[in-house]
Amino acid sequence: MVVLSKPVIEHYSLVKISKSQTLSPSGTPIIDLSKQDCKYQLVKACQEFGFFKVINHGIPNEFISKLETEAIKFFSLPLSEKEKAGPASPFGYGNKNIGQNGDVGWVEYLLLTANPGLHYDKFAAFFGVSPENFLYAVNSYISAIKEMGSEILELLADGLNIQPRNVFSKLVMNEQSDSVFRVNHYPPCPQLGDLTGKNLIGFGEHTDPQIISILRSNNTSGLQISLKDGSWLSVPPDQNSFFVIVGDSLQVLTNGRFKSVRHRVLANGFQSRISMIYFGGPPLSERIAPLPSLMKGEEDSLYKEFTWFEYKRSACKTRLEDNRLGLFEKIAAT
Ligand SMILES: C=C1C[C@]23C[C@@]1(O)CC[C@H]2[C@@]12CC[C@H](O)[C@@](C)(C(=O)O1)[C@H]2[C@@H]3C(=O)O
Ligand SMILES: O=C(O)CCC(=O)C(=O)O
Ligand SMILES: [Fe+2]
Repeated sequence: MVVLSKPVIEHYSLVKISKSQTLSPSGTPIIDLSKQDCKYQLVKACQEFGFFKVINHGIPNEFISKLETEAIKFFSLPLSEKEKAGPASPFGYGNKNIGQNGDVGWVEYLLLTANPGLHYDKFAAFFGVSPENFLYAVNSYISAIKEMGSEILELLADGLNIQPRNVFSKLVMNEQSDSVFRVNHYPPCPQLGDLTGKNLIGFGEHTDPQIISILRSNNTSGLQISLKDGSWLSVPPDQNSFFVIVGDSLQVLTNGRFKSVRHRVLANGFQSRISMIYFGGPPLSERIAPLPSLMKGEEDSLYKEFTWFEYKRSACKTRLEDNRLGLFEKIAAT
């Protein structure tokens, strides 16, 4: 771990933590995927929070721990070695800088295409001589998570009572799907101990642009979601479960019934946080518009027409906290 001298953290956003509360176990949307009727709870969670936790998911622990071990090995390398896999433009190793528009956070990460087979040469070049272990762990993990994501999307279609049940899942299962995978490492920031009541932004507030994001972290806290009243809710970490985040594209596909949730990560004073997130996106050419089967009576689309390529191109020009979807709303957001 690199120990930083005092002035360094002044470059990062500090936030007051007083306005946040902890997601109580009873209030948490926890979905048991092994239960027959979970489809209705899934729909409710996507409508009310745009966020839920999944238990009894059936993902073998070996996929998870293997990847976590490989990730820890990678982030433990000297900075000069890790930087050989950078910069993240967009794929590769990134440190503190997020995206291309000046966002910074107390985080280092690997951002990868979720279709490594398609870009093996470029991907392999990040890791010098032996990317195999890491690649194998990433590929096995992504395949398993993609299946789970697809199952969740099919249950959502069932819960909404729309056909065919793969209407959402086919978008992320398509060979051309533009899905992304990210491993984040938030090193502990010991200086936080000196700043009573303040916290450092690890990953600034934002919504995820894709359809669905599936997040798994170690047992270090930090993730917060924004509630309708603008307050922040701390999500207790749970290394045995997955957290699912509704993305902007799913909000549009459901004509605003499901909400893409704003979320952020606060850095921790003492413990490292490692998170792995699969962002399931559609093919670039896919038209993103409310599903006709969901539109009732005279219901109009809340959004202008766009393809995923157009949305992504526009999103890449935005800052993390921007309301990216606002640019595509028919009635401008206030
Ligand atoms: C500031 C940015 C980083 C981001 C691209 C963007 O211009 C706006 C969206 C950001 C985000 C958030 C969710 C994912 O972590 C991500 C990979 C994505 O698809 O959209 C990041 C982008 C990134 O880190 O490049
Ligand atoms: O690292 C996390 O826990 C969440 C990060 C995140 O929201 C993202 O990478 O889009
Ligand atoms: Fe996110």
